[in-house]
Amino acid sequence: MTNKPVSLTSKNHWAVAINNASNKFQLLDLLANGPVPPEFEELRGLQGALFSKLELVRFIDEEERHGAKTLTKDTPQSLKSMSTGEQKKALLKYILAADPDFIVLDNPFDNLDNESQAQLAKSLQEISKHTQLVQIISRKTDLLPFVTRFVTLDRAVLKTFGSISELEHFLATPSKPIFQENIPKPLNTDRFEDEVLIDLKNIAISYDGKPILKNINWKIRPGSFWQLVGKNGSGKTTLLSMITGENSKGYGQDLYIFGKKKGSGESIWDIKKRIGYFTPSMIDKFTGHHSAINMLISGLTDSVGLYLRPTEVQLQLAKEWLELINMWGLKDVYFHDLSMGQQRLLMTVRAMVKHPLLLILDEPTAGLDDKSAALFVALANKIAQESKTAIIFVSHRKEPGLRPQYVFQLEQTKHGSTGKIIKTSQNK
Ligand SMILES: Nc1ncnc2c1ncn2[C@@H]1O[C@H](COP(=O)(O)OP(=O)(O)OP(=O)(O)O)[C@@H](O)[C@H]1O
Repeated sequence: MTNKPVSLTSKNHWAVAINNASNKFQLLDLLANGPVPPEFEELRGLQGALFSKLELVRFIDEEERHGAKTLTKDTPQSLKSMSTGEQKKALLKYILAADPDFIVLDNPFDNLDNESQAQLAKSLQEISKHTQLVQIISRKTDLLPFVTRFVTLDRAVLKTFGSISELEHFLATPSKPIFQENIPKPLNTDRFEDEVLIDLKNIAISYDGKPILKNINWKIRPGSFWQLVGKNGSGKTTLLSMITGENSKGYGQDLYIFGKKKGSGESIWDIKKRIGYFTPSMIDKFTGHHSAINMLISGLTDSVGLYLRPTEVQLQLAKEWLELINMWGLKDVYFHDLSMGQQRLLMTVRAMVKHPLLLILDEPTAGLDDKSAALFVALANKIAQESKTAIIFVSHRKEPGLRPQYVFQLEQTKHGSTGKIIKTSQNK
């Protein structure tokens, strides 16, 4: 608990609107290590803390490499295995115990379901009475109601405004994102004749006696388009790890991946070859200097970056994909120098370039501004429409414009989450 008295005069709190071209990391560094930009004059010399996904990645890394259980000292469970909601709670508790003067909240509501978002908003309201807050936001619906200062970060330039309307304008969604061409065809076709790609029959999972999933029945047919939803901790990641064959708890269960029963001698490599997977945290793990085009082509060989000279056919295919996402002009730019939105579009296309039997997009829009999220959703819809690839799009948010045929909804019970299949209007 904080020792600070609740201030009688109300404190200033900032919202900083960012888009995918904003130099967010530089701003975070200035707020943490100085010199603090003039827009945040009041914070000079004060002690700040950072509430962000990046901090969580850092703590997970420290725990994995050095066994440092900083956020998890009260539980035997590892930070990595916790759900996002649990991780964020643990981080907030740790920050509050240190009693900082201000907290920088980097898109705090990302990856949280509605209930967890409401809980966090309530906690932040309380915290705002004694601690100044700087909220970095990409989506206007996230704005905390008690913010008093409105700032935009356009590349590296900060501007302060007297009202929220300029921020709304900065984050505004475009009319309709349009991709001109059809998605490029695959170089090879993976022939799969069965009617069902993935079949989960009465799957149940528990960890250390705690039931997570129960009676899960899910048939994924070739070419179907699914959205997977469920509250934080309902077991979405666990369920995906069954589908990708990575969870050893799949052995002995009635689980069929691309027609083969789990445990019947199938190789994890054969499964992975047929799945395209993208989740934003993958990007943080990529090191090295790879050009945009090489990153894309490496999706054909399942490597990171490219170590062999690409063939003419591969280059032509990469050109078509880059043109589709309006990035042909950026083909030689280093992956790490692309904006966040561009990196994600490229990684999605990289996961799709082989036209895998199954494409998994795990919370792909987290942290994107409204405009880029809309572009992303349009790309997912287009892939669903123009290819034979089945898609699972995992998202907490109702993604405006996303057009899945079915929603697989995990519903928590004390015996583990059960699954409900909802047909959408796209199915009629
Ligand atoms: N290896 C593990 N050991 C113990 N508990 C685990 C392990 N892996 C997952 N859990 C627990 O299983 C529950 C479901 O976690 P999971 O990550 O699958 O949920 P989720 O729906 O993906 O959550 P979120 O959306 O917040 O990421 C959580 O309570 C988590 O702590």
